[in-house]
Amino acid sequence: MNQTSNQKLNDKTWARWSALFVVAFTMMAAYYVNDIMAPLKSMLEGELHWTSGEFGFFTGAYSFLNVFLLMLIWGGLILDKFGIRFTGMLSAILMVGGTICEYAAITRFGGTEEMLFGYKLDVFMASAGYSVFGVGAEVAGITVTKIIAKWFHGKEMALAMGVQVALARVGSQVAYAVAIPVAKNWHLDTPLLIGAILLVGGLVSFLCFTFMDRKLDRQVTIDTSCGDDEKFSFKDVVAVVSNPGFWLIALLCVLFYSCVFPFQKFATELMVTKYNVSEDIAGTFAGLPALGALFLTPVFGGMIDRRGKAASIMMLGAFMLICVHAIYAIPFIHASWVAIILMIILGIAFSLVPSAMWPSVAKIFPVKQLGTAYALIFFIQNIGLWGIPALIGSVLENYCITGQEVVNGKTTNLYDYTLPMCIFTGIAILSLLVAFLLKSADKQYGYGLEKANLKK
Ligand SMILES: N[C@@H](Cc1c[nH]cn1)C(=O)NCC(=O)O
Repeated sequence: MNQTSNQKLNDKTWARWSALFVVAFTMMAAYYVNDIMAPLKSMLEGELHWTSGEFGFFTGAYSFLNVFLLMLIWGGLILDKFGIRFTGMLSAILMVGGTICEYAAITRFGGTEEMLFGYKLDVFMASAGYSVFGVGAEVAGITVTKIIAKWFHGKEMALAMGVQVALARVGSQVAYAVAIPVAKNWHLDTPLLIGAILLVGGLVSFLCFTFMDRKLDRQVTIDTSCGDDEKFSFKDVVAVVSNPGFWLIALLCVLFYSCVFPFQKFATELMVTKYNVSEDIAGTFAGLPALGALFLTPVFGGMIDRRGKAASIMMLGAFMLICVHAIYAIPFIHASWVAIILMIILGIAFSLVPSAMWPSVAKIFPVKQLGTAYALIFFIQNIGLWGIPALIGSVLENYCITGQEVVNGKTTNLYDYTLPMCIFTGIAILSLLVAFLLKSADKQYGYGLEKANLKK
């Protein structure tokens, strides 16, 4: 009897996993909205007359406020000061608000010739909305990590984090798979409208979580990672940035993710124009890495836990990326099966590197600096997520147009993707170099990256 009354809400398996699924739903909706416009690039070009440069500007806008107004850093501070419930609700509201602004831009002003600050009004407004969404999505990402740390403290924490990431990948894969068929059957804006509705659902589900979390807090003050040790402090910032491991992990993170997320945003068009994949399934191919990562990340995570070799695995993942992008760059290979196999290999690399990288951060930094380290790494990662899509879009627009085609009365450009794929290959080569330096630093500073996490 006594034992039952002492039991906290998160001691009950059903309760903590329910809490996880509730917040994971919010993140799944966020990943869906993050990726939903990417497969529609050609339709945006045909119907709203967006150029590749404008599409790249819009795609990079996700990270604009995070980078230039340091929103990820402020988000970390707000999280520490006001807690997970307030910050989670705030980020969900930002995601909904940003998405509504993006939706209004393409429905109300889509295709307009009106200009604002030197950009077409619809492009500017959609980018502004996506930028606000990006702040919400990134801050929600850190908040959910902290929620899992609190609710799964001393329990199945790694598994819970893996399940949350896997569910987020479902959101991405669904977005890539459904965007074009839905847009063709209904309207160009319908996939985004579905995203806005999903996000409202995500907001409601996060609200439900706040009730559960309040109940947990009333039961006991749990000594979790939300304690003083985890609070953002400028002393910790100095300690983190003085660690050579930080710069190598942050560089590897920005280079690696710059070859994956921004590449995926352009991959649907690459599949159609270079490999003659039907438009209806091209998005599904582009989303394959997310689908692969859904299953493989927990598998590789378990392997690394048992056998270690995280630094070598990051090198292997970076090497696989080079091969994938280099083969995509070869101008005379047009077989669709090659494109699919490369996407599957990319999916394996996309599972290998994150499952080795994120636990490595926890080995390089003491627990009290982890929150700061993750926030700063995400901040640097966002510089790539902002700059690379803008660069690729501008390169496509200025150097890669090979002709035009008219489909259903809409004119779209044809592109040669050789140069963009060479750029991605170059970034992947740099990521291998950094992974090699990280392995050397591991030997020099004894981070223990090659050691197993589980003690035998
Ligand atoms: N900071 C996020 C960036 C992101 C991009 N798309 C969705 N989120 C991140 O790195 N997440 C880790 C991941 O592997 O999804």
